[in-house]
Amino acid sequence: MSVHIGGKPGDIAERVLLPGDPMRAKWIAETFLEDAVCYTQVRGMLGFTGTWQGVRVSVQGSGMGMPSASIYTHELINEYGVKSVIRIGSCGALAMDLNLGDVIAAIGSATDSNMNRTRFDGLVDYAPVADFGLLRTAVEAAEALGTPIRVGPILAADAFYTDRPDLYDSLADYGVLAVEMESAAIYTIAARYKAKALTILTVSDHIKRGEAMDSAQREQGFSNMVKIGLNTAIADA
Ligand SMILES: O=P(O)(O)O[C@H]1O[C@H](CO)[C@@H](O)[C@H]1O
Ligand SMILES: O=c1cc[nH]c(=O)[nH]1
Repeated sequence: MSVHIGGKPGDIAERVLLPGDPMRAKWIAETFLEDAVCYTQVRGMLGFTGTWQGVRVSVQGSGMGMPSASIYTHELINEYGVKSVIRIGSCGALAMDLNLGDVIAAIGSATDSNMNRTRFDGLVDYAPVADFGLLRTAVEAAEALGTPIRVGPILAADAFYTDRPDLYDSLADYGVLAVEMESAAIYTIAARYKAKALTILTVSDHIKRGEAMDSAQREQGFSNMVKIGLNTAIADA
């Protein structure tokens, strides 16, 4: 057991899908994995291990925001030997040509979080990026499934409800596709501890158009993204 995960050594696969929502983790385990077993319920942040096409895969809730995601990413890699983490999350689109339900792969993640400023004493603006091999595999997996996938940069924000929508406009001018709340921390921690990371997102909101999915769709409406994530996770098995 680690402090925040109840699994024993060996309970967690080397390949982990990381949704923010623990109930999405449960839905994925019950819907897609064979022989899924729940290895943790600590703090209600559910984690399951099963198989996808015969390969062991885990799916672990990581919570909302970078402090929470950092804890799970750190413990998965350092205490359970996890080699690759694929975040599968919801996001708010900034790009006008994105629509609800579209799938994005985040090549890099700008952030307003202070965590990396602290890491580098404010002397370097570290650029958290996806693992190129996972990114390429995800694009190929999406193409094979016939699901369009948009690759580009995103924003990992500390706040869901922003007081600075003007910053979102500026970021959109620089090609930032969407905003979510975990990717920069996951990419940074994976890089630090020599694991691979990728973030795949489904557009659940359009920030500029004021469109939004309901909570049930956010929990159980992301099948296309989940299949891309699972196929990417097992591609090198
Ligand atoms: O749907 P998940 O994976 O939780 O991701 C997004 O949704 C939450 C906010 O509603 C934040 O965690 C954000 O990153
Ligand atoms: O962080 C997030 C996630 C989904 N939708 C948003 O608008 N923001």
